[in-house]
Amino acid sequence: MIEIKNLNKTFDEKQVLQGIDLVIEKGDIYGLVGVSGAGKSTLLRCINGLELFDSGTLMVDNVHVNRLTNKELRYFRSGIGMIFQQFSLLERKTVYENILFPLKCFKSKMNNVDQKIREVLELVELTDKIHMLPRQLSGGQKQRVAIARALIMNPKILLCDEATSALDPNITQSILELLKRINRELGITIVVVTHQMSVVKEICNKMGVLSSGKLKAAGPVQDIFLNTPELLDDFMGEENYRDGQSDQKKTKLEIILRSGENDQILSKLAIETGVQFELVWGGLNKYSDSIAGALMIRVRDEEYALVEAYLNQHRVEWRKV
Ligand SMILES: Nc1ncnc2c1ncn2[C@@H]1O[C@H](COP(=O)(O)OP(=O)(O)OP(=O)(O)O)[C@@H](O)[C@H]1O
Repeated sequence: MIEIKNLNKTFDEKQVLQGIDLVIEKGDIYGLVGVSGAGKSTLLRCINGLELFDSGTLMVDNVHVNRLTNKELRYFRSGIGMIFQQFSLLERKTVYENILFPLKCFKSKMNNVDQKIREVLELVELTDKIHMLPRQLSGGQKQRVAIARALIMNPKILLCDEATSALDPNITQSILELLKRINRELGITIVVVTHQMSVVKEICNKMGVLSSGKLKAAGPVQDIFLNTPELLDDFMGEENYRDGQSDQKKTKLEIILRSGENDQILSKLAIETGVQFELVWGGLNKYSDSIAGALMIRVRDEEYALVEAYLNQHRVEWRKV
């Protein structure tokens, strides 16, 4: 659905996106993560043609976005919704008028506008706020209005730029539930720019990690968390287990756990090998449709071979860190 090949973009001679190759399939909820300045928002804006790029290709449903004329671009954009951290609502307009706004902007000839507005408001569960002004709404409610405003154009893609970053955790949760429902029930492909790993784990099936304008990794969320956790260190906060202290006499091993497998591996390892290891870090995470995680242990170098043999013999997925 969205196919990006070798995309490059500069601002004032500064390269902000470099050789980006990325495929987002129809129905994906795709997370784009990276530290501030990594280029996430710029890439998102390239997808709906808000930002031009210097070279490479970006196709949405086989349409080359960079080759569209202004008029074509306008029509193209009407099929891609976008929501932002700061909601970007018209403060002097009611909820109803805010949702009507894109229809006016794009001069859309829609029948039954009134009914359609009520339908999207029902979907975002704000029917009772229809005549209120944004200042009479909470942050979460404002974001729901912004989502309804995006949905009124029947988009095939919804771009979310830090859409939950300004919200409390429980409000975030309800917005994420809503995005999942929109994806599931309306079949809308969603691209989520965020620095919150919890958001990615909660709703995304795939993700891409951007760093200094380059795509460092891309693929299923679970694979990125399990196979290249070092790329996520900058965002992991208290989950960050890489303490940087090198311990010459001990080796760290990461044991990968996938849904239901190797539940008791640590206790068995301890009992059956007699090795005394330190548990450095452990975490199980719920991804959109499964549970997986990792355990980090530190073993003395002289016992490393024993642990290695035990894990291999029991076909446990592990790696030396
Ligand atoms: N309009 C612009 N003119 C010049 N430089 C820009 C412009 N927009 C973005 N940049 C620069 O491009 C780089 C990438 O910015 P971008 O906003 O895409 O990053 P980001 O990963 O989304 O960061 P954040 O999470 O802070 O929003 C930054 O160095 C930024 O300063």
